[in-house]
Amino acid sequence: MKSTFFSKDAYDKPVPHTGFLEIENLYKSYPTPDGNRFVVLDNVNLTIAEDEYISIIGHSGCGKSTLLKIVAGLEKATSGSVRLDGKEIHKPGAERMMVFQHYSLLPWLTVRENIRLAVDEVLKDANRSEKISIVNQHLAMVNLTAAADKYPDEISGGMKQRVGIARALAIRPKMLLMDEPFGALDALTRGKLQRQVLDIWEHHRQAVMMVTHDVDEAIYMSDRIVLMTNGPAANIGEILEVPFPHPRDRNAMRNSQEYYELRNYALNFLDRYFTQDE
Ligand SMILES: Nc1ncnc2c1ncn2[C@@H]1O[C@H](COP(=O)(O)OP(=O)(O)OP(=O)(O)O)[C@@H](O)[C@H]1O
Repeated sequence: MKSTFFSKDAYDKPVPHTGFLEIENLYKSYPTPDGNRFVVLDNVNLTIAEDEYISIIGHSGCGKSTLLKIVAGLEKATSGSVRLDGKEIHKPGAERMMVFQHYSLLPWLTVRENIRLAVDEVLKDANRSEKISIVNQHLAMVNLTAAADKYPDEISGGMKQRVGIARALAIRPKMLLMDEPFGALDALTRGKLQRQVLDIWEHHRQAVMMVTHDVDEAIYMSDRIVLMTNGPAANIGEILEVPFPHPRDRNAMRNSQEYYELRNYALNFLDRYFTQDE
C-alpha cells in the first residue's frame, strides 16, 4: 500500500482551523429507555476545503447519516463544534443543501416548479427573469429541459434524483450534502448520474460531503475518502487520499494499478470491521 493514500491528520486530535467545514471533537449520543446514553459518534474531527469532494464510507448504522444531518443542521451535536466558513452550525441553512436517497419532490408541482420553489424561497433578491434563467440553467445542467413540465410521478427514479440535485444546486449552496444520492438507482442510471454530477462539480467546484456504500463510487468521485469505524461510538478510522486528478476518466482510472490498490485497501478496511461484528 502506498503511503501517498494516507492523510497525515491525526483523527483523534483537534484539527487546525484551516478548513472551510471544520468538525471538531464531535460527539453524538441519544438517550436510551433505561436512562443511559447510546453513543453514535465519538470524537469526530474533520476539515473539508471549500472545493473538496469528500466521501464517507462505513458499515450500516455506524453514524454516517447522523454526521451528515449534524452538518446539515437537522440534528444537534451532543458536544463539539461544526463550523462552516467560520460560523457555528446550529440549524439548517440555504448555504448547506442536502440531497437524500429518496427524492423528496413535491408531487403536485412539475419538475420546473419544484426547482423554482426552492429558488423563490432562498434567492429572494433575484428578480423574476433572473429566477427563470437560474431554473432553466439548472434544468439544462442535469439534462431535464425536455421534462421540465412533467410531474414527479411521470418521470423515472434517475430523473427524480436529477431534479433533487438541480434543486439543491440552483440555490447556489456553499456546500452540498448527499446521503447515498445514487443508492436507489439501477447500475446504468447510477453510472450516468455519477458522471453528470462529477461534470457539474468539475465545472463549479464546491465543498461536497457524500455518504455512500460503494467504494468504486467514492474513488471515482471524491478527493478523499473518510472510512468510519463501526458503531456504537464510531469515529474516523482512516482518511484515504484519492490520487487521480480531475477531470476524471473512469475507464482510464480503472486500468491503473493505483486504483486497485486503493480499492483493495478500502475494502480490506471495511472487511476488517465487518469480521469484528460477526
Ligand atoms: N433519533 C434517533 N434516536 C436514537 N438512535 C438513533 C436516532 N437516529 C439514529 N440513531 C442510531 O444511530 C446509529 C447511526 O444511525 P445512522 O442512520 O447515522 O447510520 P448510517 O451509518 O447512516 O446507517 P446506514 O448506512 O444503514 O444508512 C444507529 O444505531 C441508529 O439506530
